[in-house]
Amino acid sequence: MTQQKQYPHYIDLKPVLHVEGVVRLPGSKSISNRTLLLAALAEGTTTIHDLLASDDTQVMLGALRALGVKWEQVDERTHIVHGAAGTLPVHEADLFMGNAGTAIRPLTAALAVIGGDYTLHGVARMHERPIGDLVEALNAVGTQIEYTGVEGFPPLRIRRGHIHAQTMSVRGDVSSQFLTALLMSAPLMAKANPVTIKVEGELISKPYIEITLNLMRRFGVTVKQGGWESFTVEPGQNYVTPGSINVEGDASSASYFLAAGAIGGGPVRVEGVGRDSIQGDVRFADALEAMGATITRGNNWIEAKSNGVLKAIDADFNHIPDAAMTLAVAALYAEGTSTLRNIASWRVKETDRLAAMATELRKLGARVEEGPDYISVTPPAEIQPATIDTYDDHRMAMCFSLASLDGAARRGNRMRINEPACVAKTFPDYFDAFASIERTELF
Ligand SMILES: O=C(O)C1=C[C@@H](OP(=O)(O)O)[C@@H](O)[C@H](O)C1
Ligand SMILES: C=C(OP(=O)(O)O)C(=O)O
Repeated sequence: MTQQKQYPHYIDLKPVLHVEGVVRLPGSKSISNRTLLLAALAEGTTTIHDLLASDDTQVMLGALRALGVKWEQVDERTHIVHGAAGTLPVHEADLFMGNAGTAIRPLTAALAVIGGDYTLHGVARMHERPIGDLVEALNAVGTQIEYTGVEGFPPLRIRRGHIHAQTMSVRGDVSSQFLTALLMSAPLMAKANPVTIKVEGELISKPYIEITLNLMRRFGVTVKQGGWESFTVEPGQNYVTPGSINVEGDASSASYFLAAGAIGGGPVRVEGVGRDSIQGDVRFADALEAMGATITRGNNWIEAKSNGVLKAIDADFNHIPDAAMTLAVAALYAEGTSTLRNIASWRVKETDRLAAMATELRKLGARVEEGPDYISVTPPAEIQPATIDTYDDHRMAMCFSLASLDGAARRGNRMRINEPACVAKTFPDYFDAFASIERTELF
């Protein structure tokens, strides 16, 4: 897409004897795309510092431009968005959403509520990622969203509806992004009456809802929460710019470097997220700690260091589905069988991540059991040389780079990663950042 970085069709990672260093993280994808949309819907001008520059944010920025929202990049770290105060100036547009869940889901809700004539489509995989629960919840209160391909999936055609939202209901057990989308659009619907959104089924990925509520608050809208089952927005609340917003570093991106430190010696420090983060994925560091690594936390940094061989882990990772992928590869370096539970959502993300992870871990010699919503990984005595396929999934490319780390389990084997360019979804410079902590000689 629009990223400058060029990658070959594969990269060979040299065996890494030791890792050490400091990595400044790119901005959080989840915070960047929410902030962009809220800034566009707000009254006033928002200065955004440290926005993520990647395919997913490019998709949101491109859509906002096509919708007539004015924004400019003033320097490498600063964007300015001129809010359109609850409207969108262009009423007809064809919008390419790539494979960005954080763009298509919230934009579908906002466009359907504001009304116009819009089409939303993406890459082939986007057309296999579910959106039916969100569309049903919206159409039940008067929006006009149609499927132009397969029912329940993008592409979508949105027309102007007649909204009569008071109580809405949405499933929470497929993707939390459906609830996020409704929450962000709720103030646009709560004109005269409160709008209550009820969640059907057990809500997954809860910390992402906390990010949504936190950012809505910063833009002046509070949500009354009845546990994780009910969310109410009182009428008369409009988004107002907070003036400026700093985007935290991406906590999911942090997971690769922290795991590297825990496996390959360290210390490795990530800067941009820390104790004060609003991202649930900082809790990845707790899992590494449970596996025996030494973790140190500051307000805006986290550091990981090895403490000898890691211990296996068996836990529920529903709260950190993205960072949990990193643990599945870290499990190759742990003693015993690790089991990651309650991660069924892996099946409907950039690829079927449960199947992809099982296939690629087996290539390295691991014994893997793949269940409907869990994966168990038993490391091999020695990690085998392998060519890893990445399934156009940035996280497959990033987490399997860890298999180049040496240790008792691995002695100087080649590790090839196919189609590494997929990292552009959230972290275009990932392999440079990874190379910056590699030490190929002991000293
Ligand atoms: O709202 C968000 O920013 C996200 C929510 C999560 O998705 P699910 O709610 O579908 O698990 C996560 O996997 C995704 O990368 C980002
Ligand atoms: C699931 C992911 O992305 P999306 O925001 O497209 O859902 C991810 O980044 O791991």
